[in-house]
Amino acid sequence: MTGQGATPAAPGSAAPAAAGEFGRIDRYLKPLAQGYPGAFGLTDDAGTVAVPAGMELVVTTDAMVAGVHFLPDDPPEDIAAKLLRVNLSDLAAKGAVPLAYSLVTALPRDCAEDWLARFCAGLGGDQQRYGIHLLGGDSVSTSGPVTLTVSALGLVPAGRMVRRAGARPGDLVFVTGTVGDAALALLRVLGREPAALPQAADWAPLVARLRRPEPRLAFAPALRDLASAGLDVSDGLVADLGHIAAVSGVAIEIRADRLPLSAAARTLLAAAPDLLATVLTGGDDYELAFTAPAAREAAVLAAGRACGVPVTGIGRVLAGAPAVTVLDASGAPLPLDRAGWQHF
Ligand SMILES: Nc1ncnc2c1ncn2[C@@H]1O[C@H](COP(=O)(O)OP(=O)(O)O)[C@@H](O)[C@H]1O
Ligand SMILES: Cc1ncc(C[n+]2csc(CCOP(=O)(O)OP(=O)(O)O)c2C)c(N)n1
Ligand SMILES: [Mg+2]
Ligand SMILES: [Mg+2]
Ligand SMILES: [Mg+2]
Repeated sequence: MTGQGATPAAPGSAAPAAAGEFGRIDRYLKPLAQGYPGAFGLTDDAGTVAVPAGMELVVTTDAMVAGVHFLPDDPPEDIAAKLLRVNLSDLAAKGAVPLAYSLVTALPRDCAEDWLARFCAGLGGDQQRYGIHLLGGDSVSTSGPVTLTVSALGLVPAGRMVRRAGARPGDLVFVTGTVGDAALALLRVLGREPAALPQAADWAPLVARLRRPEPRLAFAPALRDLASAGLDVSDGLVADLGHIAAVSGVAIEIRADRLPLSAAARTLLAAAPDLLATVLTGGDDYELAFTAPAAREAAVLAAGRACGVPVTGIGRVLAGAPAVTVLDASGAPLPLDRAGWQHF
């Protein structure tokens, strides 16, 4: 046991507080590993993952830090959902089927047990939703902000992971769902929305997209079959398409007037057109952006309809120095002062 001193009882909880680090692991984390044989009930130094013949493991890691990726007083269930979903989004973007995940929690020593209980309830809900299990991880204390890290594991047929490299001149550019919703919501939750916006604006669906993105796993098999390159949009549409352009060695051109926007986003943009830059570069979308040969355009759109994921053609791939150009409705390039989020 490494616990130091008594842990205060969780607010509103009749059960006695779980004692120390291992008490918390027993009560809150072990149930999340149940049903996955390679997790060994979180009783060992490591877990194992069986990889069927002909398949390959896809591994991705994303961390979230309080104050950087979420607000410290966001509901713990939502923080858990976003943590899992941003990782599942990377698996979807690579054409993978999710399997299991590992979790590192770095929590302040005075973190209330109720916070951990609610965080783990959030993980449990999404485990059921996406058919995944906790495989292992680590629990540490920190004198800094809450820091949460997930490594997600998924499977693809060997050699078939969708790469960022592979876009070719003549390909078309597509994006799933709608873009900009989360970035607009972030302005709202930070109190930075423009004064010009209608008082009655409906922020709820936008804030839901910020806190609980929907990983586009349903489209992953189609992406594997049809895309020449792909990724998920975390930093911002322009920045992330720039990653495809850079590693594929191509130029990308997209049309602002073709961007798929939600009804709520359309209303805000009608009142404050400058918000278009936020939509294009604000990030937190967790939609899939990808390229595919023009001859597959009909197949891409049909695949989207078949799996219930909206897909929109927004541009094309050209020969030229790696860059992303955004054209307005008249075909003129739109100046942007940044492409997307950067940590440093
Ligand atoms: N600290 C790190 N250690 C090892 N690899 C890293 C680290 N940070 C980023 N990477 C790698 O750099 C690349 C770009 O990362 P990132 O932009 O965060 O991808 P994503 O947006 O999908 O999370 C990825 O291949 C990622 O694995
Ligand atoms: C409180 C708060 N501030 C700012 C943001 C916006 N934001 C933070 S990190 C980020 C980019 C995505 O995070 P990152 O760690 O770069 O994920 P990755 O690209 O590795 O998937 C964005 C848009 C946010 N979501 N919450
Ligand atoms: Mg990352
Ligand atoms: Mg990604
Ligand atoms: Mg990033």
